[in-house]
Amino acid sequence: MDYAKYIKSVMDFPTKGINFRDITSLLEEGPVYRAAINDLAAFAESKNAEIVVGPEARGFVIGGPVAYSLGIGFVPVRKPGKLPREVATVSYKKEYGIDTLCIHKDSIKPGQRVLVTDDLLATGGTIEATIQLVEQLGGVVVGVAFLIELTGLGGSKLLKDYDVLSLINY
Ligand SMILES: O=P(O)(O)OC[C@H]1O[C@H](OP(=O)(O)OP(=O)(O)O)[C@H](O)[C@@H]1O
Ligand SMILES: Nc1ncnc2[nH]cnc12
Repeated sequence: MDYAKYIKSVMDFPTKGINFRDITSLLEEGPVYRAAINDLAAFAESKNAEIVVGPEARGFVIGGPVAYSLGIGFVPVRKPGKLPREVATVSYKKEYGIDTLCIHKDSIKPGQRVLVTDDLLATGGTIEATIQLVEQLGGVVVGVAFLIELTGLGGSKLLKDYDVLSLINY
């Protein structure tokens, strides 16, 4: 399926110079959303993933349905102050300043096979931090899956040691 034709591109959002790739127009098309989830789920299944991990917020829109379709669990990675139990944290560099992400410490079992997923790979900071959290807990990242990969921003270099699937490349 030609998923790219369902993505709307919005220049200068959220700041000047950014070409924002808006996934909401794809999500609005039920059969297209379902086909994309099915493709990502088939990849996860081919890696024998036992659990799915996705970062707030758009990673939930992808990771939740992938986990549901395979009948496996979903683990949210969230900003500080959102998860109620004991968390592991990692700080990572964004374009401006530092951000932090958290995961429940008991959410992944050592050796568990994990699919990490998000809507979009840009510089890779978010997904790298998410992978670090999974690995801190002893999880084994068996695949990393995106709807969209923005090539040329360096994200894929950070993922060279992992099996990566991206349904759309810009
Ligand atoms: O590869 P990177 O440079 O880290 O960028 C990619 C991240 O940026 C977006 O999330 P954003 O931080 O805008 O948050 P949101 O999902 O809550 O909209 C997107 O959903 C990815 O998670
Ligand atoms: N260009 C972009 N479009 C949509 N989401 C993004 N997150 C980081 N860069 C993005």
